[in-house]
Amino acid sequence: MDAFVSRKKRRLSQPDQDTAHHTEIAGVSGAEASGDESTDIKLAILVSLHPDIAQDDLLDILVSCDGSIETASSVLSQGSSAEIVTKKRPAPSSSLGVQTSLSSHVLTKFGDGSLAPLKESVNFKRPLPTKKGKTLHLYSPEDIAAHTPCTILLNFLPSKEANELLRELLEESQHFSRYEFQLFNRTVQSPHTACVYVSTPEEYRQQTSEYTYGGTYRSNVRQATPELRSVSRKVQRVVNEEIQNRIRNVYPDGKKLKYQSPKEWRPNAAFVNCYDGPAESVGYHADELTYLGPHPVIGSLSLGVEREFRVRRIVPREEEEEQDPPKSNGGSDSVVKNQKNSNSRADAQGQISIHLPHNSLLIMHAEMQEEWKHAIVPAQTITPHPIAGNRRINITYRWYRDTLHPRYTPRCRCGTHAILRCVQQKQENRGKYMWMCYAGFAPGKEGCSFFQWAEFDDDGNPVGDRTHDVDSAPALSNFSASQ
Ligand SMILES: O=C(O)CCC(=O)C(=O)O
Ligand SMILES: [Fe+2]
Repeated sequence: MDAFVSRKKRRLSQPDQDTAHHTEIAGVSGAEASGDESTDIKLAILVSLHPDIAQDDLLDILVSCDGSIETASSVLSQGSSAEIVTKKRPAPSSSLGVQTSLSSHVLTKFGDGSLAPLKESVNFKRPLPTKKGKTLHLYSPEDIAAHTPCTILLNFLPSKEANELLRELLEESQHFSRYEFQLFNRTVQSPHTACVYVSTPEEYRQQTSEYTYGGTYRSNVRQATPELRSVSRKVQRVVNEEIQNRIRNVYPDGKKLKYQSPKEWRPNAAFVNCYDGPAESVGYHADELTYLGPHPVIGSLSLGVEREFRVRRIVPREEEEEQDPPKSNGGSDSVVKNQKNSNSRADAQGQISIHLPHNSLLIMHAEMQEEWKHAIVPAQTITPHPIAGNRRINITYRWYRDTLHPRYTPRCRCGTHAILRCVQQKQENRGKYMWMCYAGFAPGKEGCSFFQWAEFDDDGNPVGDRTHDVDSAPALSNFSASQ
């Protein structure tokens, strides 16, 4: 879990408008706002209601709340309640598109190798079949693989094993806590609870005193439980198969992406999230790259209540302007123009909704974190799960890279660890990586204006790798290896 509702606290000498801290915020359902106002007007209303929050951030919240001002506003004030009903699949609101099969003719190969891929059908970076301001619901694994940077495997574990893992983590969830971040002089809490799991007591020490998250050390770290470890072995095998399928069938020339690691994916940390009831959520964000490095792959297992995972591609400024030239009145007033551009960018290609049922494994592929944002949106309704009740448990298995151990990553002037981000919006720098200070967003800390471009070799290892100069640091151990 990483970043979230965000606000731009400061504009430093940052090369990208999208580099501000993203922080989770409580998401709740409410009555849908009238769909009549344009997003511009809705955004203007939100800006007037929440003048101290940056427009891009307000827009992210508005988009994740399906354009409902009421929901977005209650998310921002962290109040309100949502309904729980027993209903098979919530009918999307009239403004949403539902597509049960976009590509019944597309065959995509999955972990079990049962389907033959059609390379031409899964076209990397082709225009999305979504519309500006709309949400397209995709249900079939083939459509999800073809139109998003993800693949999904349904009924991933034998059902007994999935249920045992769910029970184990529900029990664990009593120890979960909310992540805290600083919003000016207010400390705000994440809208769901979470905990990080590692293999050994030494790793517990490292996770609480060396690795940082959002500019601060973690306080909520636990040792991986037996089910979590044994399932990680299966996740590792299938994720590696899917990475190879993706490379063969989707990426240009059948080659891994530049900066993507060519090595076997070996998870050594798991973030476990608990969403208790329909109001709990996580806002649009991209996961922090600091220890995962460029183009990371993440295996995400869902258990309990089915919830909606939304993704939207980040549209760089110039690309959006080409697709949708500004109207003639957009040029004179820079505030209006910026608002319009930022607004168009966030929903220029609409959102895609992927429904994550109990026991599904979603793989976020290497192109995801740099080019897309994702969210678990507040639900209008949920169907209680026989074991979990109203709760959803999510495990994201991650591979912290040895070469990005905190003892090798830059420190900023204020003494904390800089974080790694990728420029997403500004066309001329898009895809470049940078180290920057994040401490200003951690409660009780002052940040600085530290900024440094980050350089990597083709395999995603820092250039001028300092690992050889330092005593061999104990890296985090792979879950499977430590069993
Ligand atoms: O709950 C999920 O499926 C997503 C969680 C997430 O985005 C994260 O942990 O970074
Ligand atoms: Fe995430």
